[in-house]
Amino acid sequence: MSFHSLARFDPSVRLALRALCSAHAGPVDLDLGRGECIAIVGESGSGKSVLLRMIADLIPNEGTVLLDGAQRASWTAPAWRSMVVYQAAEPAWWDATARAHLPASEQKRAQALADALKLRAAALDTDLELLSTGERQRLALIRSLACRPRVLLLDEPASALDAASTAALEALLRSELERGTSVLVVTHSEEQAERLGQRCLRMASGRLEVA
Ligand SMILES: Nc1ncnc2c1ncn2[C@@H]1O[C@H](COP(=O)(O)OP(=O)(O)OP(=O)(O)O)[C@@H](O)[C@H]1O
Repeated sequence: MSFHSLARFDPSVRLALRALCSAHAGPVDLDLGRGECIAIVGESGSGKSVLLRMIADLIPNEGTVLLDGAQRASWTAPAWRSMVVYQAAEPAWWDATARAHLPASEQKRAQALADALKLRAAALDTDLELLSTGERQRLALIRSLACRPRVLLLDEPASALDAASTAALEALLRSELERGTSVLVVTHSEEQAERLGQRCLRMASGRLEVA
């Protein structure tokens, strides 16, 4: 039986990677379960961000990526990136406020998420250039969740947050995991990796190993 059919017939696997590689990382084989969080740690420059960007298909890559048993190629790139959402370590913005990035259907929920993340009431409507790095980081998570993704690929989502904001963000991620969302989170904090990850893997020279 091939890797492809193994993944297809295991309904607990949300995202399956087989021999995924690019010029700067891989090959990587990985199964991420439904509602599972895998934390990825590793030295700077080891290939953690490259891995997330390969999965999101933002850089040239080879190998197999399956979502709920279906090949990534079955979706258009925009459809793929709304189901498998990549949140960069330094997220890009193209409108003045975070709210302007959100569809009308998600506006009410966004306010509730902002409250859960301990953002001040006006944060969604404030010019992004006037917000702190930590405020923008939490707003980026709200934008990511507005896609209602099946998989979240988070690159250092709490790097600019204080302890209380980090705890709020982790609590929100836990509730997303309970709803069945799957999460791959890159972090430089071994403590955060232990708190969030059901499994913790280490990236070393572009290869994943058990941490
Ligand atoms: N487009 C590119 N051209 C050349 N080198 C690249 C490119 N993209 C990534 N690399 C290299 O691949 C390696 C892995 O980069 P990556 O950003 O994945 O590291 P990282 O583990 O996320 O590091 P950090 O923890 O510092 O964010 C680095 O040496 C980087 O310079």
